[in-house]
Amino acid sequence: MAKIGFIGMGNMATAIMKGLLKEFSPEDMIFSSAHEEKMEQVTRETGVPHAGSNAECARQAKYLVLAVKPQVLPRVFGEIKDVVTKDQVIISIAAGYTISDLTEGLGGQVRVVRSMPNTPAMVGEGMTGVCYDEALFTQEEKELLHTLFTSFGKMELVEERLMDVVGSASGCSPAYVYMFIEALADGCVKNGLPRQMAYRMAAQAVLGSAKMVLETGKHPGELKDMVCSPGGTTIEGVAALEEGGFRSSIIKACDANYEKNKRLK
Ligand SMILES: NC(=O)C1=CN([C@@H]2O[C@H](COP(=O)(O)OP(=O)(O)OC[C@H]3O[C@@H](n4cnc5c(N)ncnc54)[C@H](OP(=O)(O)O)[C@@H]3O)[C@@H](O)[C@H]2O)C=CC1
Ligand SMILES: O=C(O)[C@@H]1CCC=N1
Repeated sequence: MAKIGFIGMGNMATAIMKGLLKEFSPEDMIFSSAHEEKMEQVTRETGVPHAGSNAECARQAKYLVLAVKPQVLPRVFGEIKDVVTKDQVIISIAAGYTISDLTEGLGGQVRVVRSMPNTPAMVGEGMTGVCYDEALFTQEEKELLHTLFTSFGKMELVEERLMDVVGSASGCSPAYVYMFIEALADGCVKNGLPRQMAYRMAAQAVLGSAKMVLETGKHPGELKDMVCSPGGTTIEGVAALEEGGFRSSIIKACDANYEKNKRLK
C-alpha cells in the first residue's frame, strides 16, 4: 500500500486521519507537524508513525496531504519542493490556494488535488468539495482519492472556479450551524428549558432537518411551510427572524468567506 502522508496534524488532519483509520492501517500513513510532543501523542493514540521533518514525510508519502494553515504554506513549500515529484499526489485542504498557486509553490512539476473539507469529518459526517485535472491521474489514483475523501463523509467533485464558494457550503458552514444551535438553546433557556436538554434538542432538530432536506428531495421552503401552521407559533418566529435579517445575514457571511479567500495568500 502506498503511504498517505500529512504535513500538519491539527483539527482537520486529525479528523481525516481518524476516518482513514477505518480503511487503512496505521502503517499505511505517516505525518509530520510543528511540535514533537504533540506528534508523539498522536502516534501513541493512533499508532501512525511520525517523520523527523516535513521533507522526510513528503519523501515517504505517495499521497501527501498539506494540512497546515494557509499562512504556513509558503514555509512548507520551501521545505518540500526539492523532495516532491510528479509520481506523488499532492492534496491541499487550504482555503484560498488554487491548484496553480500550489503547483507553482512546489516548483511546477507536481500533480495537485485541491479540496475543502469540514470539521464534521471528526464524526464521519464531513462534506468535502474536491477538484483536480482528471487527465493527470490514473484510475487507481482516482479510486484511492474517492476512498480517502469518503472515509470521513461525503464528497462532491466540483469545477475549480467554484472552490471558493464551496468554502462557505462545506468548510465554514459548521460554525454558523453551531452559532444557530447555541442561540436557539439560549432562547429556550431564557424561557425555562434546562441548558443541556436545550443543546440536545436543538442539535437533534438540526440533524433531523438536514436529513429531511437530503432524503425527501423537497425544497427547503416547502419543508419550512410544513412547519408553519396558519395562525400558529412558528410563523411568529419566522416573522421575527425576517425582521432580524436572518437570511440576509447568512448570505452576507457567504460573501465575506468568498472575498477572504482572495486575501489569504
Ligand atoms: N478548521 C476547519 O474547519 C477547516 C480548515 N481547513 C483548512 O485546513 C488547514 C488546516 O487547518 P486546521 O486543521 O483548522 O488548523 P490547525 O491549526 O488545527 O492545524 C495546523 C497544523 O499545522 C501544524 N503546523 C504549524 N506549522 C507547521 C510547520 N511549519 N510544519 C508542519 N506543521 C506545522 C500545527 O502544529 P501544532 O499544532 O503543533 O502547532 C497543526 O498541527 C488550513 O489550510 C485550513 O484552511 C479546511 C476546511 C475546514
Ligand atoms: O476559516 C478558515 O479559513 C478555514 C477554512 C474553512 C473553514 N475553516
